[in-house]
Amino acid sequence: MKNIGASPCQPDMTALDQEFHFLAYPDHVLLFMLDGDGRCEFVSPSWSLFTGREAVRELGDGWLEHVHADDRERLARGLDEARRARREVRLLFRSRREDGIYRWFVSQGMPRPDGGYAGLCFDVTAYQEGEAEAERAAQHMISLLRQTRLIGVVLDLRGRVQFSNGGLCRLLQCPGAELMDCHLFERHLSAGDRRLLAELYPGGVQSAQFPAEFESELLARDGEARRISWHAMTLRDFSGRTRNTVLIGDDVTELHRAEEKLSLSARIFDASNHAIVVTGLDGSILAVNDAFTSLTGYTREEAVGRNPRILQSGRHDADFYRQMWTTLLESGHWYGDIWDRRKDGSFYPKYLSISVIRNAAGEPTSYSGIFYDISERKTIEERLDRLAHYDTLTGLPNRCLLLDRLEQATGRALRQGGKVGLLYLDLDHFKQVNDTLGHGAGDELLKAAAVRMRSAVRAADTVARLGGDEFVVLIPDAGSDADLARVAEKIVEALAPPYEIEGTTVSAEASVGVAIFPDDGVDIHELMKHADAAMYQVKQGGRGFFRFYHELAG
Ligand SMILES: Nc1nc2c(ncn2[C@@H]2O[C@H](COP(=O)(O)OP(=O)(O)OP(=O)(O)O)[C@@H](O)[C@H]2O)c(=O)[nH]1
Repeated sequence: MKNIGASPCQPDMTALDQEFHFLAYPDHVLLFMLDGDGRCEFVSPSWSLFTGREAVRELGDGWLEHVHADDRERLARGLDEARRARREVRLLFRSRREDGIYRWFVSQGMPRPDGGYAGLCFDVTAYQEGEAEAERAAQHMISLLRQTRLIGVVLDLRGRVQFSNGGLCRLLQCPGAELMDCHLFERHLSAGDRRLLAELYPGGVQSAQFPAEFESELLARDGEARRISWHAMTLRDFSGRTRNTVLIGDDVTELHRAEEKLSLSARIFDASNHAIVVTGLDGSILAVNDAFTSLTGYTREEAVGRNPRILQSGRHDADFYRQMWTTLLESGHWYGDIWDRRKDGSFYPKYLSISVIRNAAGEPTSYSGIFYDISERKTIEERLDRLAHYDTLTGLPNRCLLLDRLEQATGRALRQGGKVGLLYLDLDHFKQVNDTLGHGAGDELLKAAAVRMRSAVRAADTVARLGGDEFVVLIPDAGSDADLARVAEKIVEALAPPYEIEGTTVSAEASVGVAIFPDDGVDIHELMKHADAAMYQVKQGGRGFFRFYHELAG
């Protein structure tokens, strides 16, 4: 043993290796020196302060006696090997203080130039306990993960599953044992999210910049894709190295779908070529789309905050709007054709569909109106209507429209009392015009005769062409026989004068049979038949005049 002065606790600075002198006194570092045989020849004063024992008791092999029995042999062998090999060593051991408490130390030893060995001991009990605490925390976390409905998984640094809870098993439809040790993301990441692998595990090892929050799409066993929002926490060992990563996941698939639906709705709203307007329950406009502006002429800024009444044409009465609201409030919807007015004052017909928008609780929150211009459709409808109800040559109502109006007139006469007159007309010798002047001339005569008939009766009367040279005049409010006779007379007179057709004078008088509802027929078909019969009698009787059906019967 080297002489280290009057007191073995007081280090002889001249004897200390110069490289350690600045560490001679700090309380938290314990210094020791071993001689060439591995026996302790010096401990720093801090050693005694720490252990509560006199330094002299630590010398020789004394210090080893206080090392924990489980650590002693390993420590002595480690030091001995390092001293002999003349290399540094780092060892962890427990040493007992005089009060009986064991503390954890890390001993860092290095060879001295004179063949001896020098070392520093640090009290790392706090770290060790921290480590145990971290382990306890990890276990606690795992037990929490077991209980939660959230998805919980502990991964090692290569991304392999070390623990997974029921949430993950349910999500992936895999038993926990099957997931154990498998690489979670390599195995379950959807094709669209594969790029994440290289970000999370570049070179197969967890990135130092592993994100604290990220989303990934995982494929379950049946191929269903679920989007998971992850929160990552790293578990570190006492030296600060990452040991494991705990991921807590939330299945946000439905949320994502809802968001996508919402953004889809927003895109549809903007992209729709149908005008869309959303109002609050008070009717004030909350939002309009571009098509609304194109159709109505009102910009978003001009429309928002105002009432859709700005679009009203004034062509519908208050009753129309009252019924619209009643239907809307009762059934949640209203749809139909309606006339509106643009900002520039022009009118246009539109198809409008209004719906009540409700929240998840079913309470109405707003109204949505979708509409589009139906001018073109209206024009086509009108054209079709004309084709179906009017004679193309003369422009007069055809048989279909006549029967319709006749039905209405007789119905009204039945309800209110009153009479309906029906005049059945056939031009006399019309065939001759066709035969002598041609079909074109015949057409001209038919058109001219139509104009004359139309001008011989009132606006409320209907002049219809049944086909060929047959016409019917409907007098919905016929009055007396004398009145009807006057109308028939006027028509005969109107048609009597000759026509000037293509430079030729042509005559085509008319024979007229008159039937009265309800006297001469129980329904419109009988009435038509009897008027025709009366007309036939006129033809037989010489043509060019009129006769009442009841005269035949008489
Ligand atoms: N130009 C023309 N002729 C038509 C049209 N439709 C039918 N006709 C012809 O009209 C004629 C009608 O003939 P009728 O009424 O039977 O003969 P009519 O010469 O008038 O004889 P009465 O009625 O007995 O005086 C036929 O020759 C049809 O071919 C048409 O749209 N244009």
